[in-house]
Amino acid sequence: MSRLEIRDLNHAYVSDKPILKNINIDINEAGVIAIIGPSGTGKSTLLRCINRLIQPTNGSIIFKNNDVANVKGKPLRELRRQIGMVFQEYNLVERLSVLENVLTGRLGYMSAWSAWRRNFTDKDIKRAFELLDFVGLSDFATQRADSLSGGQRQRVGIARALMQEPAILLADEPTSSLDPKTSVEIMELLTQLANDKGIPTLVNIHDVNLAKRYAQRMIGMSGGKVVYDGPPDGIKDEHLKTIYGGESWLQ
Ligand SMILES: Nc1ncnc2c1ncn2[C@@H]1O[C@H](COP(=O)(O)OP(=O)(O)OP(=O)(O)O)[C@@H](O)[C@H]1O
Repeated sequence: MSRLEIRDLNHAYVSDKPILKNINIDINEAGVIAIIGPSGTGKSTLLRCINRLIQPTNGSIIFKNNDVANVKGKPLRELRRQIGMVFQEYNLVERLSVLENVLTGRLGYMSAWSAWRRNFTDKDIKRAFELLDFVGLSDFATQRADSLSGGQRQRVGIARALMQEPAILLADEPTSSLDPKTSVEIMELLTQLANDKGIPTLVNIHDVNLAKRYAQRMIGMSGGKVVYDGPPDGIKDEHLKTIYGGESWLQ
C-alpha cells in the first residue's frame, strides 16, 4: 500500500467552479517530489487538502489506513500531526525564541492543559536542540524569531515541521520569498532530510530548474489536473508548453 494515495480528488471553493479536477497521485517513496504549474492551477489547494486545512469537495486521501479527506475530530488530529507543513512566509511566532518556535511542532502531541502551559518534556527540548543543529541554527536557539533572515526563518520552519516526527512533509513554495542562493540552500536541506530521514516531501515550486535539480519526481499541474507525473529528466519542452502554455518563455 502507498504511503499516500490520492484518489479522484476534486475541490471547488465555489460550487460549479472546480479548482482540483480528478487528481490521482500515489506517493510510495521518500525524497523530494516537486509540484510545478502556473499560478492559480491549484498547487496550494492540493497541499491544503492533504493536510486538511481545507476539506476537499470529494475524493479520498488515504494516509496511514485512514481517509484524511473524510475523518473528523480526534482521528483527524492524530493524522494531521504526522503531516508536517512548511510555508512560503514561514508562519513563525515572531516574538517567541527560535527554540520555542521549534517546540510548537510538538503541540499536536500534548494534552490541551500541557499545551496551554507549554509543558514540554526534557526529551522534546533535547530533540528541538538536535533539530536546530540539523538545520544549522544551534547558535540561534535563544534569539527571537523576528531577528532572523528569511533563510534562517525557513530553517526554523523546517525544524518545527520535523519536531512533529512527520510521516510526510508538505512544503508550499518554501523558496519563493528567498534569494537564489538561499533558495538552493533550502532545497538542499529539504532534499537531505527527505532522503536521510526517509520522509516523502511534496514541494510546490515555481522554479522549474531548481525543481529539476533536486526532485526525484515531478508532478506537473495545469488547469487543476495532473498533466505530468514522472522523472525530472522526462520533462521536455512539450510538457512545459502543456503545463504553462505558450513557448516564448522557453529560451
Ligand atoms: N479560500 C479561497 N476561496 C476562493 N478561491 C480560492 C481560495 N483559495 C484559492 N482560491 C482560488 O483557487 C485557485 C487555485 O489557487 P491555489 O493557491 O491553489 O493555486 P496555486 O497553483 O498554488 O497558485 P500559486 O502558484 O500562485 O500559489 C485560484 O484561482 C485561487 O484564486
